[in-house]
Amino acid sequence: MGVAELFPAERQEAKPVDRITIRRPDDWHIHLRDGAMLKAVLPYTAAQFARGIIMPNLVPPVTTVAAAQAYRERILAALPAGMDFTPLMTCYLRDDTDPDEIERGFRDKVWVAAKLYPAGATTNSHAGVTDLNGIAPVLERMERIGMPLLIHGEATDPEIDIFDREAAFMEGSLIPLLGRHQGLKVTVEHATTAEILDVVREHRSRCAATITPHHLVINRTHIFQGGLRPHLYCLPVAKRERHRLALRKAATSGEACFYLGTDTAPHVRGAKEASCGCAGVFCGPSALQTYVQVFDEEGALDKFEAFASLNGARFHGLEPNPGTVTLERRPGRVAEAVSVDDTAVVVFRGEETLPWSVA
Ligand SMILES: NC(=O)N[C@@H](CC(=O)O)C(=O)O
Ligand SMILES: [Zn+2]
Ligand SMILES: [Zn+2]
Repeated sequence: MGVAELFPAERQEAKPVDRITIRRPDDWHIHLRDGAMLKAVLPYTAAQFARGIIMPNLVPPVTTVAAAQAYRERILAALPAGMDFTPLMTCYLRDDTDPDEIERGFRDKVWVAAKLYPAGATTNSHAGVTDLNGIAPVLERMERIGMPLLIHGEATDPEIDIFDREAAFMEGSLIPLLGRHQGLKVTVEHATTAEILDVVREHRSRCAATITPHHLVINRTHIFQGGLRPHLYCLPVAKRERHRLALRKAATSGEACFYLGTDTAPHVRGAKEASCGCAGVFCGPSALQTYVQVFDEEGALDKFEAFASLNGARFHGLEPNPGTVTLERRPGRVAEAVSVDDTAVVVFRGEETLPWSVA
């Protein structure tokens, strides 16, 4: 007699869960831009998330306490009446960042973290850091005051194959940095490789990774499916299928070191559909629908709240949000594109009918 006959109840098909209610989630990686773009995209993020880390890669970047305060005010002014969203600001690190300015903004609760863009690694990163050793005094200060470092983890040497840049950064910069600054809290943003997930796990007492919705559903082949798909191009670029599977496993594992960060990164249509198109996927409007679909497909809906609403808050020393959001298995569409001035930003999965909707 097999196990199945001994335990007949286990053979019954579990009734699929069609609704899930979780604490209101947060998005720990957002590009809101500024001006008309900010006004156009903010409502989509505020509709899904209670709080969010606002990335500082404006032109010029947000490098001072005063600039972060002013940007936060512009975000709050752009928030439609009746919506509630708390922007958590960040400081863009440069070679000449002053440790005292970093500490002042953190103590005054203007910013909650600093963002490391290796110079040239991604959109608006040219003013970023050219030499990690050069900012050791800043990192030592952050370590001392408990301020997290958020990292775009890609090597910048143009000779390095674009699909290897996260791995090269991991070996050449991230692992040494974690060794040099053993108390520094570090988030690896938009993780895209299996190997970096293991490095995060090894340092999980003070290291975490955000995982985007798009990296959970596309691999590098999708970018070329039937022709070049510029709206699927972002940095770090999507990798091979085995990496996508590792990301799905990590996100849905319930491990506290993995949490939600969409990297929603709007660029107007003309900047994406171009001979030299910008990197960034505008996934804000379909983010929760995509994440919950992945958790459902992986049989891990019970782990969704930890990923979306608890792990990130814990890493940043914040309470989870009051209030809840409900998602349901109901086919639905999100906007295909969002208008900005006389053009638009194309929405990730905006042309699809999604199996899950926000109730
Ligand atoms: N992810 C992207 O491809 N682009 C982001 C920058 C970033 O997060 O690296 C952007 O600001 O457009
Ligand atoms: Zn990035
Ligand atoms: Zn980003």
